[in-house]
Amino acid sequence: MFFRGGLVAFSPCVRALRPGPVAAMNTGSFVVSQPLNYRGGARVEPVDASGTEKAFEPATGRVIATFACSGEKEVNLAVQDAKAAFKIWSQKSGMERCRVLLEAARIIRERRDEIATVETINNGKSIFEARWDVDTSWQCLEYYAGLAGSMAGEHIQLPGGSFGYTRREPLGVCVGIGAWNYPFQIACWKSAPALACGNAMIFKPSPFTPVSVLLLAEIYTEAGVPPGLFNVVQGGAATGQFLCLHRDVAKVSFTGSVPTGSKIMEMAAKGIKPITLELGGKSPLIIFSDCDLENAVKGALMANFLTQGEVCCNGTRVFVQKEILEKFTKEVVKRTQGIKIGDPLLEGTRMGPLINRPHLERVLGFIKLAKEQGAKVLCGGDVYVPEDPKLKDGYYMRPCVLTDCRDDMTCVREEIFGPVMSILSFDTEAEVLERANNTTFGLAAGVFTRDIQRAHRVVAGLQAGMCFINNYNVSPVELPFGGYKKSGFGRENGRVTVEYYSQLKTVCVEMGDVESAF
Ligand SMILES: NC(=O)c1ccc[n+]([C@@H]2O[C@H](COP(=O)([O-])OP(=O)(O)OC[C@H]3O[C@@H](n4cnc5c(N)ncnc54)[C@H](O)[C@@H]3O)[C@@H](O)[C@H]2O)c1
Ligand SMILES: CCCCC=O
Repeated sequence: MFFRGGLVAFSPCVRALRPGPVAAMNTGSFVVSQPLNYRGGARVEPVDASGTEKAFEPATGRVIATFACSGEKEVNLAVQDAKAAFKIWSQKSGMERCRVLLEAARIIRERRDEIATVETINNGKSIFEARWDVDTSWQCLEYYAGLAGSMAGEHIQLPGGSFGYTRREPLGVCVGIGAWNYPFQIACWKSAPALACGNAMIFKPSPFTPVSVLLLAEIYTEAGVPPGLFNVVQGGAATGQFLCLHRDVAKVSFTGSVPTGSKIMEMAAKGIKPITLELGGKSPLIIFSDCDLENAVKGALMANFLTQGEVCCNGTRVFVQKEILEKFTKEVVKRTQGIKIGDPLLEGTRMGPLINRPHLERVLGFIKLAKEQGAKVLCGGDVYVPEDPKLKDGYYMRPCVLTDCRDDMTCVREEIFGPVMSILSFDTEAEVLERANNTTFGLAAGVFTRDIQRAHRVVAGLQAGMCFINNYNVSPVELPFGGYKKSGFGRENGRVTVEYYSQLKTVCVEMGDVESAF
């Protein structure tokens, strides 16, 4: 059920936003007055602070929350609580953990519209998309719930009746640090495998989007995790550093930019901590002339304009084979111009505002530079002011298609993280493969062709962790997601992620006498 334009009308939402006045969940009136930290199974104000932050509603430019950034003492308390919860949770059987995660997934499904609405208000993405994010979130919990019961070691027969076995054990207190583009989904993609493996987690969302992860924390508690198993601390870089450098934190899983990822790696090196880095990208999408054009055009829009283009794996370098360049470009421009921009809570909206004013200006700056470097703007690329007066201070722009692009242009080399598609033309498969790989990033890549041999050959040659054939930006939780090169390492989702949240203990058992050298 989706609602807008009024007071919260269904019980799960009222429960989530208590105590305090019932919050209006429409554009222009939502405010958060409850504490945004979560520790020991309840919302708390941090005991110390390293400054304050404001969170905005991008659709209107309003402040929806002012909160303290957690200081070192608060981080210590969160770690302490997580350690206590870990002692209980790590002793549970996989099936016991499975049941709790399944219950949490059920509650997320039940509260889908409420969570999606909060996400839309704080992030700006359309409600249509936010619901997809909630779906991949509960699916992730269900997936790892399913794996929890079957995590096991091996038994290895040794000479003379002796044997060895391995135990798959959790790591301890894990830290998750998130970006602002998929706040709820990122928290689920990190916490679900962490908890399924028997760990505790402290999550720090981006200070731009602090709100929706609190719903997840409350849901885990309601589902039955021990108090302290999933804690939330709010803040920016300073709070993140306290977490990464804490001696009792066993692992850090980070989603964000390459420069921050590099800092996380340095901090983790000090404590010899394993990390997962989900970083940025500048991914290629290759459209061969034998493709199904209709699908290729749809794929190019999916690869560029979800969440206002603020998606790490976007295929922003669109290489189109010369024979179909004109036809493809014409159709892409027509459809891009048809994207409905506006109030992200309206059902018909497909593009909302960007995350904040500085980011909007940064994206517009990339387009200005692209023009100066010789690119041609075929559509969009300018500020959009919706007719509704309450949206006049929002951070909207028209989605942009650039042509006449060259590989050396800034718009083709750097991650813009906004709704800007750069179209490039190519002649041959060998040429496009070399150009597609000519980047320091390696998060994702896509190929559209009807030639099945070519599709697999090209994908095998692409230096990217997540490759799509004849589609783009679908994210089934059963498939591992993560990058090559500067886009990071480690994976989220899929069976392999169990390896990133657990460790193997080998036990060697002697059944005879000790054969001593002394
Ligand atoms: N690969 C992926 O799965 C994925 C997913 C989403 C976003 N991203 C990338 O994230 C970037 C956009 O997100 P962003 O602007 O929030 O990134 P960011 O690197 O600025 O911030 C990410 C997180 O790191 C925290 N942080 C900042 N400095 C820190 C420090 N010194 N120590 C510890 N924590 C610190 C921030 O507060 C935030 O929570 C883009 O590059 C995008 O491609 C990647
Ligand atoms: C498709 C979801 C990946 C998130 C990256 O920004």
